[in-house]
Amino acid sequence: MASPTVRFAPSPTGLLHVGNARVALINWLFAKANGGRFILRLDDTDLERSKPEFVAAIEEDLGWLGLAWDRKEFQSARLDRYHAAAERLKAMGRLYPCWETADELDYKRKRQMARGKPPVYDRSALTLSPADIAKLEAEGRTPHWRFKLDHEDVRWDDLVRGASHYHGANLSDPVLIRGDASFLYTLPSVVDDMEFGVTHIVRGEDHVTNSAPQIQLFQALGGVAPAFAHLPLLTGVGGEGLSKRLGSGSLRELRERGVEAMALNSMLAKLGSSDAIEIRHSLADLATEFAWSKFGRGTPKFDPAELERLDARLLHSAGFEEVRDRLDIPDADEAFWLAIRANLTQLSDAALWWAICRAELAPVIEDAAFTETAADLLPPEPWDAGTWSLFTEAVKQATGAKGKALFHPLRMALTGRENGPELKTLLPLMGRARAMSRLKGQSA
Ligand SMILES: Nc1ncnc2c1ncn2[C@@H]1O[C@H](COP(=O)(O)OP(=O)(O)OP(=O)(O)O)[C@@H](O)[C@H]1O
Repeated sequence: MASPTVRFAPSPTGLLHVGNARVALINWLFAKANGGRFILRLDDTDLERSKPEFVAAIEEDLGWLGLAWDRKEFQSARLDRYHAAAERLKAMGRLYPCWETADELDYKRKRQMARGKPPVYDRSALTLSPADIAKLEAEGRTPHWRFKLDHEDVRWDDLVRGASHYHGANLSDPVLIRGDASFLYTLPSVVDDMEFGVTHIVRGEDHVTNSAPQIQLFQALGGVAPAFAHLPLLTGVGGEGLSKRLGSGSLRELRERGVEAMALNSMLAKLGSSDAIEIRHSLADLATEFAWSKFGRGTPKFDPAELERLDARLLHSAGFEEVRDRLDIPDADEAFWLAIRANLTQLSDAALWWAICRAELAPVIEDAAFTETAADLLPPEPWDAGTWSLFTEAVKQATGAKGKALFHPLRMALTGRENGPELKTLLPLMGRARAMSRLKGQSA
């Protein structure tokens, strides 16, 4: 395949949620699996609801997921392009003014439905005489503008939904420009896709009904429509919808909770596909497994409990290099990481185990005589994974303690905690001097 160009096009009107992230990720994986380019396009033509802080949040969230973009564009900076395209359409007779109010349109729709007819716009604006128009203008009305669809079958082979088609006659001519002269989504999106050389439009199926009008717009403007892939929308476990405006399942919240980005990526890349959801440690691994044929039309559900399980699995199998830069423990080494990773629920918990292995800790002494005796039995260094069993065997011989009576007071004195990584791995990390002090009841 020639290398594709795709775009992820959120409106900066709220925080990205996991559904948005799935679309962004699938665009990215498809592009990278085929040597292509990923464009971030901010659909910020709604000046009232678009906010710079949401632009920053979108960039931060995509950065967190590792979805680097090759190009970034703001629609608000391209209004002249959309106006130029609108003028061309007007000149061709494909964009026409309409004066109906929202109430009038609503009334028309209800009447059509009452008569068992589909609520398709009747194009009555096209029958207005110049005198009618002058009268409407004199009333102070400003027109909205509709794209005149060709009444023919529009077909495309959707990469997810398969052969798809809409007949132009069954659709209302879409409004491209509102009465206040602002652009709706449809035209700017087509103008940008043409100018940026987008080859594949990969988006949620909430946009599927935009496709037929957009295909006709590409053609009217002298372009060729890209390929389409419409992914089913992700819902919550109970089937509830997600919305940027509601802030549901926001990426920011997951990030702040300490979720690992690759756990989320591993889940979102495979949800709703025929592949099992398993941990992958890099986006490159996910990209090699990417294929459109794996995606189905069923509604994928986002289960936070599943993400939690994946997150733990990811941490427990992560290599040191994968986490080193994010551990925030400058002296941490591989031995430390391998010793503690199985005990983490979040990466930030590593700091606690670092303190236990290498920083000062107040021991918890349950039986001072017992632990003091044990201190004197610590073998000489160098220590390795065999030291713990040599040591505990010696304590057992000297005191007669075994089982919980042997291990519990030693663990409490050495780590100050009931549970944790195996002491055979922790003990060499602590070192003899620290272990000795703690067994003797001194902070060390
Ligand atoms: N629940 C969802 N699952 C999968 N994709 C989604 C979901 N919601 C939106 N998308 C997709 O995310 C991309 C960005 O869309 P957009 O910015 O319109 O987000 P949105 O969540 O629909 O926003 P809003 O809640 O503001 O309408 C689009 O491709 C859209 O189809």
